[in-house]
Amino acid sequence: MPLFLKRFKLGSNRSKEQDRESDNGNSPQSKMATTKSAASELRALADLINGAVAQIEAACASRSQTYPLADEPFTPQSEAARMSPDVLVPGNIIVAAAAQLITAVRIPALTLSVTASSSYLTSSLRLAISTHVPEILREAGPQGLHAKEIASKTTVDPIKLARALRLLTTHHIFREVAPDVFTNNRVSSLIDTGKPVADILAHPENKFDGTSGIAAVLEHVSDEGLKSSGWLAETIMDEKFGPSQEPNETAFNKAYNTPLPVFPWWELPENALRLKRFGIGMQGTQNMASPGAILEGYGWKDLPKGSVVVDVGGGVGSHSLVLAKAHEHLEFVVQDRDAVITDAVKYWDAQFPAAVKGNRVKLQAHDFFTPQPVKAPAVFLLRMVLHDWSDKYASLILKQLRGAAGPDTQLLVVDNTIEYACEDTTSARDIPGAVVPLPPAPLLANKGAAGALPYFADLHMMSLCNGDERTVSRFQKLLQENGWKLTKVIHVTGFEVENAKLVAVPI
Ligand SMILES: C[S@@+](CC[C@H](N)C(=O)[O-])C[C@H]1O[C@@H](n2cnc3c(N)ncnc32)[C@H](O)[C@@H]1O
Repeated sequence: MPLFLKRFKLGSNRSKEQDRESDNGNSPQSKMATTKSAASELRALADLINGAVAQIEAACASRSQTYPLADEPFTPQSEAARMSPDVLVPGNIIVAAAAQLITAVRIPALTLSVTASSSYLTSSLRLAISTHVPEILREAGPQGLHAKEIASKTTVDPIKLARALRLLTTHHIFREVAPDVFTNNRVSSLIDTGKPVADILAHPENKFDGTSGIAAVLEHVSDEGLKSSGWLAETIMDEKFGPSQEPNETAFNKAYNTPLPVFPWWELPENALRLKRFGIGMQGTQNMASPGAILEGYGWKDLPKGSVVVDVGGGVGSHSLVLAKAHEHLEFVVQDRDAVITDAVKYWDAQFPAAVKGNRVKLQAHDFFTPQPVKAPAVFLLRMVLHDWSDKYASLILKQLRGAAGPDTQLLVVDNTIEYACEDTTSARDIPGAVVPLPPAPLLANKGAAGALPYFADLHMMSLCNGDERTVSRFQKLLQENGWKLTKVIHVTGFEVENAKLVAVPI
């Protein structure tokens, strides 16, 4: 196996030193780094890309699989070839190296101009989702549809819509197959809810019901996220809001001119559709990761029969649903705010009513800043909860859980973990799984563009709720300060939208 794949090997517990030592300076990558004048950065990046393409070809050929084509609509079956680690990992190398190569060759002024303008990509995506373009194009078929006809369904201006679609098309989202005639490609088809356009137009409020949630989460990010991000600089430079840890002193509060934190704001009657969209969107985060990600890496099957898993801030319980279906020996309590639990009741009624009727799954309104009512369960699950909160509030949540934990309770935090963009010698190196193998030189230590999503999420959390994506060291410190000892970090696959699992036990 070439060194660049060894270094990026999934699940490897090798330290950075081990990687560097076994290299002994003899690998092509080391030579590349030490003889920079002889082999340029451009050549090094191009070589990484070529090597990774060869790996993907070999992996697909070994299984007689066809790599998914960019112009074909997305289906889980046709995506299968990309989903195995021996294809995902070299794919990540290509993404990181290609992005770095583009920046290396592009005129810097252009890199900066494109960066400054990229919010228009976000707003164009929002427009396409909210005017149901992917669904309209699906029904039009592969020959595509003229912008006039696309726009007529939602009575928006066709020329303006076409201009937004062309920006997306220029970034490989949708295709323009003839002047002003657009069709879906693989990427755009993923935001198709699959529903008949007539149904969506008749009941737009139900558009995301029963869907994968991917369009819902993307519409949330390109709506509340985009507007909040527009106020980020003013917020950080604000004397009061800048250093604040409060959930109602954020860019979101400036953008929407509200004193409410985002979660109660969503519960205002006028925001009912936003609340519903966010709830379904959280299922979308699950569907954007590898299938069944919550099942992987943690020993669910080893928990004794009747063990109780408390899904704290569990939303409607979409992850407990996956777990409950896969592990019949476990029981679940899904806790969230009142309004969310009302939606959770409908969700379970549609998805798995027997589990609730049989009392294997309980849906419980509970504020996680107040004493935890379930004592000494096997597991407290906190998925994508701590990242919504600053350290001050994350500590309060962790203290409540610690107060209710028994000696054998495990805390499972499922969240993004972020890395520095340079080599990190300060991280929690003693914790199994904490050290992530370095990618090959000259890629950034944190995988650059291939691992960018958590860094976007970090700014999204900061903008909306003063939340925070954390490094493993910061998690370790936060847990330690609140009565929990971090024992293990589980990174499951090479899938870049995957969260890490952090296992902690009471101190
Ligand atoms: C980012 S979502 C994560 C949902 C779920 N764990 C998942 O991964 O899909 C955060 C959840 O925390 C809930 N939440 C916010 N404040 C809460 C509170 N004070 N008590 C309980 N849940 C709360 C929200 O309603 C939301 O469902």
